[in-house]
Amino acid sequence: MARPRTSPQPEVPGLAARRIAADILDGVLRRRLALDEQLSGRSAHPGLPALADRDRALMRRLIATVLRRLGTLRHVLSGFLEKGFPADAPRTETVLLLGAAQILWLDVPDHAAVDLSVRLAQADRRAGRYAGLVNAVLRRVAQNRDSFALDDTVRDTPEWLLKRWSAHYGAEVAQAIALANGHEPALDLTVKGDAASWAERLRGRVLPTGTVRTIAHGAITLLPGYSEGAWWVQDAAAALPAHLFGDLRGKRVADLCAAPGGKTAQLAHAGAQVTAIDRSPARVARLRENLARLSLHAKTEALDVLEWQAEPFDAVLLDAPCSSTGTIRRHPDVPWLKGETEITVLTGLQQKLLDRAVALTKPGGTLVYCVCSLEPEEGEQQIEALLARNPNVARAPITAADVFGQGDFISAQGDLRTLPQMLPDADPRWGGLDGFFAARLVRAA
Ligand SMILES: C[S@@+](CC[C@H](N)C(=O)[O-])C[C@H]1O[C@@H](n2cnc3c(N)ncnc32)[C@H](O)[C@@H]1O
Repeated sequence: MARPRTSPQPEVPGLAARRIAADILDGVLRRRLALDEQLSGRSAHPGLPALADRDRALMRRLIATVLRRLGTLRHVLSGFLEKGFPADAPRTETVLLLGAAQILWLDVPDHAAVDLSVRLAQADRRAGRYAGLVNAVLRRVAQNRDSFALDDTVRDTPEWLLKRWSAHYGAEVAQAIALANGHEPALDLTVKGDAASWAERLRGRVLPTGTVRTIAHGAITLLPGYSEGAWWVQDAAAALPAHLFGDLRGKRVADLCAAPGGKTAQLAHAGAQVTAIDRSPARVARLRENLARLSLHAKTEALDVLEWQAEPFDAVLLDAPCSSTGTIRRHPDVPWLKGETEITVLTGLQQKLLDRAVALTKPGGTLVYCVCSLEPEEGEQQIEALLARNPNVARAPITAADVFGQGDFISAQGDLRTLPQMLPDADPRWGGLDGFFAARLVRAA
């Protein structure tokens, strides 16, 4: 006999977005998986394709809010948990973080935030028995919302990072970095043509460095100019290193560690003959797609720079893999994924890549080394060590004129050092830029 057909129960609206947000947060916080990898590419969460655009936007907002305000959320929730977060059901903490984030910062009615959180807990084998606790704690968060010090975002930076920044930059600057990291950054674009007219079309502004900044929301691919390849997404600070070479027309330039290609595009657009290398085939594929959209040309290879042999170049750009602690505004998972060990490992790799980059620079040629890190071991100290071990390399100090008159971006040694609180604006949505380090070096003729 044919079985009666039963259609699956329709899921409660909004639950899928929260469940996927919880899975991805568990990935970051408990398995140290990078957010980007869980949101796109081969390791992306399998539930993403079924999410409607609105739910996808909500999911992203939930994840970003929890990661940006993690210290504050844990502090608030701990006040209502006598025995701390249940150690035998880690999902309970994730559910509570998501629920409290909705109550405190998202435009979600309290009853919906509580109800959906309880359902999320119930759906988990181990957290299910804490559904009552989730209900009780989140209700108390809602009742007491006016008593929390939510403006104190310094708590949202892990102590190990705050300590590092205080040691290198001083306590006041470290706190300013932490505060700046709490703000959602604007969308920065490097434009091929007239920046002022693109700023007008995108309802943005032209920054002193030439970057067009907008606070437009929604899919980037739908913004004017995307499909015709008029611009590419690139933080204002990330756009500076490629400007440090001066006139590149007709020069042979190697872009080492090039993908996804923001700087390759700048170099090609400046008229250089670019060879772009990156060891990740998937990222090189993205670089090629990006260049094709922009109608820009570069020779591209998926290779390990450490094994690559080539005729030395007039100019070399090494945008080395790093801890990325300068990009926390855009990648709020970074502080929770990285630690001292990663910084030590990366420092060793950067040193090898730098030596290789010097060998790939012609005598008399220019090498620009950069990292999107705030850590001195990956920036300032890396260059001091190179200068000490290789007498054939000298620093060519960067001046304000090289960076559009922004003298405060230049360190006493003549390197580029941007911090997230620079380029401030009365409205924080328009201010800030990534923390970047860059040094310009010349190889002895
Ligand atoms: C900071 S990202 C580069 C960003 C890129 N320059 C841009 O502007 O879009 C660092 C890149 O280094 C690549 N990488 C890491 N180690 C490498 C190596 N040994 N050889 C080549 N590429 C490497 C990574 O795959 C990653 O794409």
